Amino acid sequence: MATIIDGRSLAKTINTQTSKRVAKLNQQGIHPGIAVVIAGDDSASLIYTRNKHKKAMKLGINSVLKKYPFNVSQDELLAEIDKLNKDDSIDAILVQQPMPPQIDSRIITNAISPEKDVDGLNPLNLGKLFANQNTNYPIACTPRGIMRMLEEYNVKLKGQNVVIIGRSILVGKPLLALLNNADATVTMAGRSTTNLSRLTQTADILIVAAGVPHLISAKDIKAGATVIDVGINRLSTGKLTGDVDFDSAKEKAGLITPVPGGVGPMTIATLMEQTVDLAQWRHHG
Ligand SMILES: Nc1nc(=O)c2c([nH]1)NC[C@@H]1CN(c3ccc(C(=O)N[C@@H](CCC(=O)O)C(=O)O)cc3)C=[N+]21
Repeated sequence: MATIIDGRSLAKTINTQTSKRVAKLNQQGIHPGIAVVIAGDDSASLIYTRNKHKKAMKLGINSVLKKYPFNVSQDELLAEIDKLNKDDSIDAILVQQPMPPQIDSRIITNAISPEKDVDGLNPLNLGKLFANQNTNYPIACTPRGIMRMLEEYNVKLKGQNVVIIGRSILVGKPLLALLNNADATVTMAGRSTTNLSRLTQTADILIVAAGVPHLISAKDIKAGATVIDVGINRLSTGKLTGDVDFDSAKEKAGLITPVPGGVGPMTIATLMEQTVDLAQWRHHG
């Protein structure tokens, strides 16, 4: 029976620190602000947007939502980003993924000022991450939150076999860099990986960000492994479930994250923390 990683409790600890930092900055006349741009109504994005807005308000962070219809043009989004880049009350800009098909997400992320790029997706920030630079720059919130969980639960990384399922720029790629920088042996798997189960059974740490409900169950896991479930799938019953069959996997894993209550709350907490980081860096360097 695995130890269950309590993402809610760890997120609460981080949020408490964040609200104290906000109060301190307020005394210096600095009021951290985040803008979320969303086009269309992807369900995971809507859950995220709602939770994020509630949390920001609770921590004293100004939060503005810029909602656009699914058929918004790329130029309209670029104009919005330009405005937010120049807006002194905004420290952090996040454009919800996935973007509609008429939008080239690479052009959008290139347009976000690197100093306000709270998702860490601008090539300048991603490049710093891959170069393992030790300066201040934003890192994708879900990967940063996962690293924090691994650290908190004393999961050894050096020399360990890590398998990441999912190659997205928001999760898989930044995680690859973070874990590689931590001297882990990282394998990136995806949709086209042959014999996925054989590979996942070699993982000391298995990170699943595939967007496929219950892709992974006990038979795919090495006994005692750490299993991190990044999936967030809304079933037709309304229930939220991950990419891992938690009930079977928890019997075989050593450490495991639940959905909900695992990676999700950590993503939000890290987003808030990093919004305050950006405000601090922008005003104090
Ligand atoms: N640019 C961008 N950055 C993102 O980080 C990003 C994104 N786009 N698009 C959508 C996905 C999805 N995502 C979630 C984060 C937290 C919860 C979350 O709070 N989950 C709670 C449960 C929520 C509930 O039950 O309503 C939990 O797992 O416990 C959900 C989803 C961030 N994403």
